[in-house]
Amino acid sequence: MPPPPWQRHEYDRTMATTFRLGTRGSPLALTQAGMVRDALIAAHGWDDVEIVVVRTTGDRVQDRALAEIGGKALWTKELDRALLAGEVDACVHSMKDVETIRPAEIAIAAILPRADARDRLIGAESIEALPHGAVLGTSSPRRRAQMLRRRPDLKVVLLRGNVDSRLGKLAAGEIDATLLAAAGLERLERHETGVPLPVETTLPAPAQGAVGVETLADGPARALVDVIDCADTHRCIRMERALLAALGATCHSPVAAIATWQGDQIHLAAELLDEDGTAHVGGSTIGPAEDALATALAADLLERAPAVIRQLFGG
Ligand SMILES: NCc1[nH]cc(CCC(=O)O)c1CC(=O)O
Repeated sequence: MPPPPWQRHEYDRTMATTFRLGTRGSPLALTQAGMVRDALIAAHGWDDVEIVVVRTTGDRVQDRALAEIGGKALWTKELDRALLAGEVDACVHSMKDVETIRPAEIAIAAILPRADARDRLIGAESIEALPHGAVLGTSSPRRRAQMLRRRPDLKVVLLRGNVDSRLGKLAAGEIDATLLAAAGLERLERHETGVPLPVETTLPAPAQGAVGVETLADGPARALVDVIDCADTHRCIRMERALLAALGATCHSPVAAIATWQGDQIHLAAELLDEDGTAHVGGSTIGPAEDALATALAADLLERAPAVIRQLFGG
């Protein structure tokens, strides 16, 4: 029998204890947890990593808009609890689902290299090709606003559930089109599903395409996980999250942003919209990869934003 966590003073992988990785149970979450497991095994030469499925409130409640029941904490709270209780050593997240403000005891220990950050449109060859009044299913305020901005005739309806069930509703004719992250589709081996929308016209969600691993800020797991960190991706995600923090954005705020490296500098582009995409403010900046770059862009955007947008942000 391995010693219980509170008796373990340090990790020794020659012991019988296996590193435990907490994750949600959706097919995408399990695939992402598998990526992290494989990276840890390769980096440390471990025999195995245990994957522990934790059911979150967000997984249980499928029928109401996220806005009605609370923010991104729905997806993280149960995983946080398991981490803080010592039931798991680390938790795997889609970084775009992780709230901007995290408990002080928890740290983002690693972020895997970013995949394709774009959205893919499923159901038509292009946004322009959607029939007049087509029904678009999405539960993302950003996607809703971006699409309505370009196609005010679309009827946007709430669409939740995992990737497969969303695609199932499309196949069943409940909706005409939807948008999904290219990263998720590719991880689920759906390479042929949908057409990618260029970042230049459809800016993705902050942190889209990035898988992160959280550990206790002070525990021994942090250094073990840090070994698989992609520093370049981590910096980009940090910039995008710094922007969200400076905007006072929540998961209900229609906001898009992406940071990319240009040489040794960061290019950060962002846009804010109102709920129906009638108001819009966008901008970009380039400079050193420091939070101040994001903070300055946030201030600039909020200053130029019309009141209808500014009221959606708390910053
Ligand atoms: N909010 C759900 C969610 N969180 C992360 C992804 C995709 C994977 C990623 O962005 O890394 C998705 C599904 C989607 O938006 O299509």
